Amino acid sequence: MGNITIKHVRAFVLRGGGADYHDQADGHWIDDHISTPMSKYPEYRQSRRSFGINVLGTLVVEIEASDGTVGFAVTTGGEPAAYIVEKHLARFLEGARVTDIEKIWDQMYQSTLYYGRKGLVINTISGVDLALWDLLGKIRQEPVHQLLGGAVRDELQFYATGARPDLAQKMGFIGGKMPLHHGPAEGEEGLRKNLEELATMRERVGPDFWLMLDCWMSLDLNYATKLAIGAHEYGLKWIEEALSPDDYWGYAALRNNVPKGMLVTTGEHEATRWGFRMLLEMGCCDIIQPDVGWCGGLTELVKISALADAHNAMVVPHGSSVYSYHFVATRQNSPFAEFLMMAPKADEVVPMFHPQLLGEPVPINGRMRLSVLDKPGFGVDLNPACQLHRPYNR
Ligand SMILES: C[C@H](O)[C@H](O)[C@@H](O)[C@@H](O)C(=O)O
Ligand SMILES: [Mg+2]
Repeated sequence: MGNITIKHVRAFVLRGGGADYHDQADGHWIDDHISTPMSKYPEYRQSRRSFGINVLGTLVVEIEASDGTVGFAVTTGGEPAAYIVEKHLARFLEGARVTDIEKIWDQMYQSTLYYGRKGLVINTISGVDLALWDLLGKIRQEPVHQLLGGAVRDELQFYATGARPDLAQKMGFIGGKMPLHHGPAEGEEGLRKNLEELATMRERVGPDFWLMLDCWMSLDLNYATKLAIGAHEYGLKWIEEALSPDDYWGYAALRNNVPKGMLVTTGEHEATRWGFRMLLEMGCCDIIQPDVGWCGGLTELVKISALADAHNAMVVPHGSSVYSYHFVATRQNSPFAEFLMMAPKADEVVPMFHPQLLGEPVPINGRMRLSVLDKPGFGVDLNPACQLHRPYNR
């Protein structure tokens, strides 16, 4: 085991959903007049694809070991991420031992510090890191949750993100998170529409089902405060990612402004232990939501989670398919997980990274037995029907 080394690293790109799950066709709920920081420009208000939310595509990282085992992972990153893997990061992997995960992470992070730290570069490092964990699990014939120290629960429970929390309730999910459709540029009328949508959904689901609003970085502090106060009568459980990821000060103020009992959450566009330290030490949120494919990978998420635990904060990773399921299963401060409803009308459960991962598990009745994850690595294979393209073949 100790002398198995990494022989090849390959970076491919894919289009059409999958890890870049915002890359969907017209008519999908996930691209239907959702409030974003670009909504102030009317020409970019209807569709997030219009301003480029799907411009990157999926990065597929494949790592082949000296014993022939291949590990892989997918994340958001596409061609620029493939360039970084092949032209920069591969040198720290090829020839290293498959167990050198911590050292490789540090070399990838430190060597890209002059142009990385957050965003695409950390997405790329995350993809490489997840592929390393998949490879190690496949060599050791162990699921990643066992490599992490083992599960603390026999079953995962999920809330659903999508346009139809009423249908999610019927499917057995523990809650429903809706996208916010109107931002500050649409004024008081837009705020009223947001609250009417919430009121309608509360009417449909009854008083106890969790309802949350995802604001995707699109609000200002005053609007977010008014929305939270207005939403309180409809039992909003949390207001998510209301402000820019860089506005730590705004989040700290929002957390003081929201009605008692309402949670403030954020973090899916934050990166590394240092970014989450800012969120935690400045008292920005009650729940952090790192995306394991964007925050630095599993090696970094373990560090972030320990920091959050010391702050009594929950860690509910942003929906990232099997990559977050194996993690959530092993953490006491991750009591539930997110499932993104990727069916265009949010009316049925389909694999989150469809069509890229063969064997990708989905919640059944809003839950997932741990046994479903008891396969080596992350327990999925790349769909051979997906047309891989390797733009920077070496
Ligand atoms: C539903 C939201 O607008 C995003 O599309 C979603 O990806 C993310 O914010 C989430 O929390 O799932
Ligand atoms: Mg979100």
